[in-house]
Amino acid sequence: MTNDVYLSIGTNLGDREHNLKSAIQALRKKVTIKNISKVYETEPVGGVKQDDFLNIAVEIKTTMSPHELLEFLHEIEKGLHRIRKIHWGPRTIDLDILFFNKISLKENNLIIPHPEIKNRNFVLIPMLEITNNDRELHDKIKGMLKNTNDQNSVREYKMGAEKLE
Ligand SMILES: Nc1ncnc2c1ncn2[C@@H]1O[C@H](COP(=O)(O)OP(=O)(O)OP(=O)(O)O)[C@@H](O)[C@H]1O
Ligand SMILES: Nc1nc2c(c(=O)[nH]1)N=C(CO)CN2
Repeated sequence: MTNDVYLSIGTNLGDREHNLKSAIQALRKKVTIKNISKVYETEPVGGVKQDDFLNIAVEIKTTMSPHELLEFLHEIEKGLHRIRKIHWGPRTIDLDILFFNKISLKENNLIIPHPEIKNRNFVLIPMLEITNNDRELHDKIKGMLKNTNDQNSVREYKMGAEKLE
């Protein structure tokens, strides 16, 4: 069975453009990329003083289970030398599972949908862009964006030489 999954990717350490590009390349080895949002430069959410992030949302298709996918995402993070870490602190790369089909899951190491979606403009704005094919999800994101308390800025970012596609 092919699963329809949405991911959030963020980076605020080192060469951020290169980190995003490397994460996409690594994903392509095992999953099919259906859609990538624009790149956004975003103020850090969560109270830790740190540099601005680059964020994107990505739609993928995969036959992996949620746990297999989580393991794969952790491998990608390790490959990009992510150092752990201050909670909600700076990172070379962070890959989160936002939605996995329509499932709900609450386990110690995996919660789906990701519980912070509604508190994060840096997730909601790129998600609005790539959910046009799923009216129900698109409307849900629209509602969350309307009601979110997040006041942090999310602005379109022009990539230099490093294009994502
Ligand atoms: N939906 C999810 N996607 C990715 N990781 C998740 C998810 N739900 C729970 N986790 C768990 O969260 C753990 C810590 O993740 P991480 O270090 O990236 O947290 P964080 O990025 O600081 O916070 P956040 O998850 O709020 O963005 C992961 O090892 C993973 O087991
Ligand atoms: N703007 C922004 N803020 C964050 C981000 C992120 O990707 N972008 N990730 C965090 C931890 O997951 C904490 N805060």
